[in-house]
This record gives sequence, C-alpha cells and structure tokens, in this order.
Amino acid sequence: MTSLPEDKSNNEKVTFVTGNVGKLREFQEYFGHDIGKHFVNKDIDLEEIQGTPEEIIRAKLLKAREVVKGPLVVEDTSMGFHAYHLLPGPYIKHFLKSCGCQGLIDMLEGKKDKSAQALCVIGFLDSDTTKCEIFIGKCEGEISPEVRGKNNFGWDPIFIPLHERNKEKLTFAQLDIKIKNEISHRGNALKLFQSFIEQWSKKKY
Ligand SMILES: O=P(O)(O)OP(=O)(O)OP(=O)(O)OC[C@H]1O[C@@H](n2cnc3c(O)ncnc32)[C@H](O)[C@@H]1O
Repeated sequence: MTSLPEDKSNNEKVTFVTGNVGKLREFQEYFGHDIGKHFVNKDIDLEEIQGTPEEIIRAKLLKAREVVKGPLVVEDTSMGFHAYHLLPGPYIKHFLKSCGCQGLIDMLEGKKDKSAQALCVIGFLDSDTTKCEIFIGKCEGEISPEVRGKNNFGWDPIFIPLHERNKEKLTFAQLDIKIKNEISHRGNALKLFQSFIEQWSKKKY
C-alpha cells in the first residue's frame, strides 16, 4: 500500500484526503523527496455531490474539514466524451465501476468523434479560512479502440493523451507514471498547485 514518508520537522503538514492509491502514487511521484515535507495522507473515500467540478471540489473540501483540522487538500478527476458533451464527466467513477473500460469504449460505438477530455481539480483549504483555493488541469485525448496497457489506474487503459510527446498514440496505461505526470490533467493541475504550496509554505514557516 502506498503511504507518504514521515517527516521529522515540526511544520504543520497538509493532509491529502483520498482513498485512491493511484492518485496518491502520482502525487508522490510528482513531488519526489519533497512529498514528506509538505503532506500526510488520510485514507477516506469522501462522498461526492452532483454538480460542476468546482461545486464538487468545494463540497469535498468541506466534507474533509469535518475530519481534518489542519490545512488540507482534496482532488477530483473527471473524464468525458466530446460526443456526449463531456459526459460521463464527474460520474465516470460509477460508469467505470459498472461497465469497465470495455463498456466505456462501447459507448462510443458508431460515433465518429472519439475525442475525450480529462479534468483534474485540486482543492486546498487552510486551517484558518473557508476560502477554497482551486487548481485545474486538463488533458485532451481520444478513446482507444481497445483496452491497452497495465500501468497506472482507472480508465488509463483507454485514454490516449493527445500530446507531441505521445506520437505513437499510447494510452496512459502504456506510459510510464513519470511521462503521464508530465503531460496529464493531474500533472497540469499539480504544476499550478506546486507553485502555490511552495509560496504558502514560505509564508507560513
Ligand atoms: O478518494 P478520492 O480522491 O475521491 O478518489 P476517487 O477514486 O473517488 O476519485 P474521483 O472521483 O476523483 O475519480 C473518478 C474516477 O476516475 C478514476 N481516475 C482518477 N484519476 C485518474 C487518472 O489519472 N487516470 C485514470 N483514471 C483516473 C478514479 O479511479 C475513479 O474511478
């Protein structure tokens, strides 16, 4: 099981509330050795409301606040098909659970447009405020005609990121976690979040 390393400093850590090991691994990979300097993990699967990505992340932060006193971070990822006006979007977790990756491919059968978008929203809430800071990263892609690859997690085996670094049109599950982080929705949101958290740390300590 993935867990964050202990840090011996007295700095207050930001609690990353997630029950998803795949996300935690990508956070770890992204921050490298600095991960323990900034974060601890609380493994809770937070209940999600229906709504826009911003509404969902705010509600997730407030729900997490009920169990975490200090600064905290949550994350919400959605993935949707342009042919369906970006649905399933935030409901992708339930679609994936019920239909699997092959079922998602089948939803696009007969559709010419196989394009898709992944969206990662990171939300941060400090201990002394109710103001939510939100960081959004996107990744455009297309849905693979078949399930391919074993790396990473979730719907990665069917999502082909459209990026100049992926000329071979591999799915996220065929890419190394490091490359995924460099071009993915989460990597793009993490870039914004990292600049914020470094400034926040400097101001705080
Ligand atoms: O505890 P939390 O952080 O809420 O974790 P979750 O698994 O409930 O997370 P989401 O609702 O954000 O995720 C929606 C679905 O998309 C999947 N997912 C999230 N990020 C992904 C990624 O980068 N690649 C592939 N699948 C991903 C995830 O496993 C879920 O099935």
